[in-house]
Amino acid sequence: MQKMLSYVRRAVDQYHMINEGDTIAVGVSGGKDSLALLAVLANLRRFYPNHFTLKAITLDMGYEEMDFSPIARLCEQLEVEYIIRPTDIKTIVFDIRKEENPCSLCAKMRRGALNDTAKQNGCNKVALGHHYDDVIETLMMSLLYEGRINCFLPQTYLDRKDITVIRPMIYAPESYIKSLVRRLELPVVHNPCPADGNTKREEIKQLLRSLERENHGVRQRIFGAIQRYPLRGWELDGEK
Ligand SMILES: Nc1ncnc2c1ncn2[C@@H]1O[C@H](COP(=O)(O)OP(=O)(O)OP(=O)(O)O)[C@@H](O)[C@H]1O
Repeated sequence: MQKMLSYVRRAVDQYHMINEGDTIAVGVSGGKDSLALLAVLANLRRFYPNHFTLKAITLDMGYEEMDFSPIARLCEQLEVEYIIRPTDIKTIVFDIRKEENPCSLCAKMRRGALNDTAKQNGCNKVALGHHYDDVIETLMMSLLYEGRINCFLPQTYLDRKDITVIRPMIYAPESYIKSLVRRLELPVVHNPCPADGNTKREEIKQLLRSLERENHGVRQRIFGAIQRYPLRGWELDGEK
């Protein structure tokens, strides 16, 4: 956990993600990344100089087989309020709209519902579980498949909703998150979504794996380029 705390502390400090008095909603899908995020932020809350309150929010997508009670127990242990918000997202995406490309509509609906639920519960920030490898893969997907140089930001203020989205795990590699989740025995809930596993992202993962084998440090250089260029919103202090 110490190493995870240092990854998160670095991101939070460099991008000023947490201010005194913030109430932060952690979006907890039941997957490994957001469970790790919940555990690390609950830990950080104990000693971070800026005091903040945490709440955990799960959007229930409508899959009956998903049981969130182990997450409720974890939240009790961590002393974090837990909110489960029922939604019709699965029905809308698969049964009503019968989307051919369901992932983008689903992601859009989740983002909206998560921000609204956070706001309704008195939160001014939403924390998402995107990590170091997500940053690199997202940039590469945008470059290779859309012809753009683009990636989500460490911190985004949504003025229409008056809420700030933060991504405290941008320095935490996925492999490290996986091992932490195993060590802490965090209760991952299997996601039965039929579209689970984005094929384009998988393609990029494979490409990066093979590049990394021949050219050690490829991932690090791609991530570094985002900050050195810098991509708008990724500037470090002193570069703004
Ligand atoms: N059903 C949900 N309820 C609440 N938050 C969610 C939900 N789905 C996604 N999120 C939030 O959005 C982030 C990005 O979503 P994405 O579907 O890309 O998840 P992921 O990369 O598979 O991560 P995880 O392992 O946390 O599921 C998640 O890490 C989580 O913080």
